[in-house]
This record gives sequence, structure tokens and C-alpha cells, in this order.
Amino acid sequence: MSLAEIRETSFEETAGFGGQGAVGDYIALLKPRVMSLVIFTALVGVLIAPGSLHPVLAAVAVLCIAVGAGASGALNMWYDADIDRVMSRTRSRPIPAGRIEPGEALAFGLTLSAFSVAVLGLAVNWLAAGLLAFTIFFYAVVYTMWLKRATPHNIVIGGAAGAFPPMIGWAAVTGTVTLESVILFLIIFMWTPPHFWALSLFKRGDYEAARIPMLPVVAGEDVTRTQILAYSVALAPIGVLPAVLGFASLVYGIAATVLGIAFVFYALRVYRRREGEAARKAAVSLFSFSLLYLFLIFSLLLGDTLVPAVIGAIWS
Ligand code: HEM
Ligand SMILES: CC(C)=CCC/C(C)=C/CC/C(C)=C/COP(=O)(O)OP(=O)(O)O
Repeated sequence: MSLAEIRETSFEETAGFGGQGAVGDYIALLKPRVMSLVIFTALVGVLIAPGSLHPVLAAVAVLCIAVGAGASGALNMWYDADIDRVMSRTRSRPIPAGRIEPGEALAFGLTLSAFSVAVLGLAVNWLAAGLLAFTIFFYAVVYTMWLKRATPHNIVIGGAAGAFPPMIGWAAVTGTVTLESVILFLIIFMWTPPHFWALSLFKRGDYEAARIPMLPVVAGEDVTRTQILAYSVALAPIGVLPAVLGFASLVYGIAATVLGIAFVFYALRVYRRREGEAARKAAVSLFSFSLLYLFLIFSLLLGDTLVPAVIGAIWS
């Protein structure tokens, strides 16, 4: 996280300086920082998929995924305003802080959702649009309205929503869902639990106060540490699969192996350091590294496609 969150400040707190319902508050409803990585993974899905999509349509596809992702963030904030009001990390968001009316946020989220799905379907293809609609529904309804408040497995199942964007990007170009796009999905799916549980270890008090059944609250910190390690150990080889299956290079394979080992190393530190400031620092480090890991894995996949293309263009 931006370490802004660790410092108890957030983008949402800096937004809204222009007064009630200012543009900055509407941007904050889109959860721009979290969504930036979501959008990057979708962009990589578009750029590495085989086949050709006109560059303008490719840009439209990424824009629609970005708007749809932001819209689902706004719907999440509309529904979660009651618990966001209780948690220190989220209480300055536009709705709990009273800068945006809940009804306005709902209308904003629904309008952008419908707009992004319709434009993607009309301009690109309806498989990608259907996947986008499903992802928005999964995050805003299945995760936010149901799982988040119902079960400590909320992240594992609900996290699937965050894993769809590269598959949507891939489908925008190819019109299909293939093994390659399923692997991209799996990487993010296995990455999400350690990403979030690391944060929840040092934000446990917030979730307790809001009565959200996150794993450390319900099962305890030791179980959470074991789960983090288990998912990290599973993630490391899945991150290498693109090279093993032949749709990424040896360079990618070596780099993904090193990154996977580093991920397990950070998870092991969380597992071993259980007390006081050392425990908190280990969890913060794993959370920060999780963001770097996903960014680098998708950057490497992009490099695999772009570098040969650029070299080819220079030589020809
Ligand atoms: C259900 C799944 C997920 C949960 C519960 C979750 C939860 C969180 C939370 C609570 C934060 C703290 C900061 C904030 O509110 O801005 C955060 C930060 C972040 N998450 Fe996740 N996350 C999930 C999935 C994802 C996915 C799939 C991505 C990207 C592919 C992602 C990317 C990020 C980024 C980039 C940040 C840092 C934001 C900043 O700089 O402040 N997250 N996540
Ligand atoms: C294309 C598309 C629709 C993409 C959506 C991608 C997606 C579901 C990303 C998950 C991001 C996230 C912050 C989840 C946490 O919600 P939370 O409510 O637990 O976190 P909070 O407490 O910060 O609100």
C-alpha cells in the first residue's frame, strides 16, 4: 500500500479539498490507487494476447475495464459506508466524511458500470463485456454485499474478482478464454490472499471494530500466518507457469522464479516474527512486496512481447 495507508492517511483524505462533492471526491470513489494495478494487469492482457485489435479499440477496451473497475469501487464504497465510518483507514472517504451523498455514489457507480459494459460490448466484443459485467457484479455484490461480512473465506473467493481483468483484456483481443488467460487469472487469484492478509495482520483492530470476519479476527494471527505462507508457496510455481507452458521466455521463467522465492522469503518472515514491532514490520514488508511482485510479473510478461517486437522493428 502506499505507505500512506500505513501512516493512517489515504488518497481519500486528500480528496475533496474543493468542497462538497468535488471532482476529487468522485475520483476517490473509483479507488484510483488500488485500481491502477488492476488496470495495468488488464493492459498487459490486451498487449500480450495473440491476434490484432485496432489500437483505438485496444485503448477503448482498457478504458472500459478501467471505468468498470472504478465503478465497482464506487459501488463497494456506497454499500460499505457504515463500516468505512468505523475503520481508521477508511473513515475519511467521501461518503463517511459526508462529502458525497450515498445515493449520488450509487447512481455514479451504476451509471459507469452500465456505460463501461455497453461500450465494451458495442465497440469490441460481447464476451469481454460479459466478463466485465460479471466481474463488477462479483466484486460489488458477491464480495462486498455477501462474502465480506459473512465468512473469513471472503478474500479467497471474492478475490477472484480482482483476477479477471487480464482475462477480460485477453478476451477483448482474441474473443476467447484460453489456457494462457486462465494462468494469468490464477496468478492473481493465488496472490490476493497473502496480499490482503498481510495488511489485515497490521489493520486487525479496524476489522474487529467494524465486526468484519477477516481471518486474523476469526481464526487468529497464527492461522493467518500459516495461510499466508501456504498461499505464497503455491503462488511461487504458478508464477513460473507461463514459461513452463511456453507462452513466456526463459528470461521470464528465471525472473519469476527469483520473485517467487523472494515472496516466500517475505512470507516466512511473517511466519517467524510473531511479536511486537518486528511482526508489524514483517507484515508491512510483505504487503509492499506483494504489490511489487505483481507489477514485476506483469511487466516481465509485457517485456517478453514488447522487447522482441521493438528489436524486430529496429532490424527490419
Ligand atoms: C478481494 C481482494 C482484495 C482485497 C480485499 C484487497 C484489499 C486491499 C486493501 C484493504 C488495501 C489498502 C489500501 C486501500 O484501501 O487503498 C489494498 C491496497 C492495494 N491493493 Fe488490494 N485488495 C484486493 C485485491 C487487489 C487486487 C486484485 C489488486 C491489483 C491487481 C490490488 C491492488 C492493490 C494496490 C495497488 C494497493 C495499494 C493502494 C495504495 O497505494 O494505497 N488489490 N488492497
Ligand atoms: C474490472 C473490475 C470490475 C475489477 C475489480 C477488481 C477488484 C475486485 C479489485 C479488488 C480491490 C479491492 C480494494 C478489494 C478490497 O475491497 P474491500 O472493500 O475489502 O477494501 P476496503 O476496505 O479498502 O474498501
